[in-house]
Amino acid sequence: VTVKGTQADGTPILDKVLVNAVDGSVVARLPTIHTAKNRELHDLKNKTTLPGTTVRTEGQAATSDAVVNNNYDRLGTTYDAYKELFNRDSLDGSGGKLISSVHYSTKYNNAYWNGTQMVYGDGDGSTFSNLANSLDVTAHELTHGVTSNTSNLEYSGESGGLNEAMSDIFGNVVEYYGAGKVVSDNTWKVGEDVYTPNTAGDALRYMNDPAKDGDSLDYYPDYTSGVDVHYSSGIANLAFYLLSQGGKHPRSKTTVSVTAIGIEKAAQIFYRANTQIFTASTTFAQAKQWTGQAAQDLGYTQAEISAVADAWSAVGVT
Ligand SMILES: Cc1cc(C(=O)NCC(F)(F)F)no1
Ligand SMILES: [Zn+2]
Repeated sequence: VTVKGTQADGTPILDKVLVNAVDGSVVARLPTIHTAKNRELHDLKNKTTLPGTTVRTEGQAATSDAVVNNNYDRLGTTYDAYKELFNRDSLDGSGGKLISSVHYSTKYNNAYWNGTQMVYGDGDGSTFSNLANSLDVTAHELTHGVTSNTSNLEYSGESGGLNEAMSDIFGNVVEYYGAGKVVSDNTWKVGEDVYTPNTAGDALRYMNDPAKDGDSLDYYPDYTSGVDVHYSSGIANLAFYLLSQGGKHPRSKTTVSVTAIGIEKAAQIFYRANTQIFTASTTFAQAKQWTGQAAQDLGYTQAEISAVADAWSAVGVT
């Protein structure tokens, strides 16, 4: 393997050739194994017709737009986290393109996955600053792409709540990875770096205390089919938090005490469940069963497998 040069963004360009040891002649050029991040960024210039103007593709130099450059970097960190933690090569496991459109509409306070690509609003500067700058928001949206390529959790009902929870969970697992694999209060806040720029310490959602946002659920018996998927996600978000960090329900909805197994083991369990066991119609009860199955498949101890069941019991999934 020889370094043929470096890409505009500094990553090395590797030449993989088979060389005749006697005369140094090139016998064969090895196929490029997908290690590129395959990023493709578009600028919507505050319009809404996707994907917009292509402004930066993989390996191209930074542009004059900091939002484009930041989102390019967040996508890179998200790609790296999925590769290093789960050995996943992009959305589809085969180096699929990471398509992102920024500056969507005007003062748009949201970001979304449209089934094919990510789309980011600039925010109105009060409820949100530019969402494309956020690592956990970017990883939240990219994870919708991972989910659609794997379990394909239906985006309604209980499976919809689980779909949203996968995005909040891996959004923050990527944030933890990007922070140098360090857990902090921010690891359990969703969108804290772009939510209400004039208010410190708050967040769009709170995985460790979902009801703190005033809408999200933290207890399965409170679930009804009319609850927005962004709020029923709180049930699984809190289960993931308790499995990672241990403890009891923050509002005493149950008295179950969960033993911590750490964020990385919890992430491995939820990743395997979402990518290898969950179906499109998975319910919260099946999520409890199948995350337990994932822990067993991963060869974790009986105590760790029991902690998975306890985490779901703690949020009322019996
Ligand atoms: C209510 C509600 C919540 C969301 C949401 O989660 N958006 C994705 C994020 F990345 F911007 F957070 N949208 O409507
Ligand atoms: Zn989402």
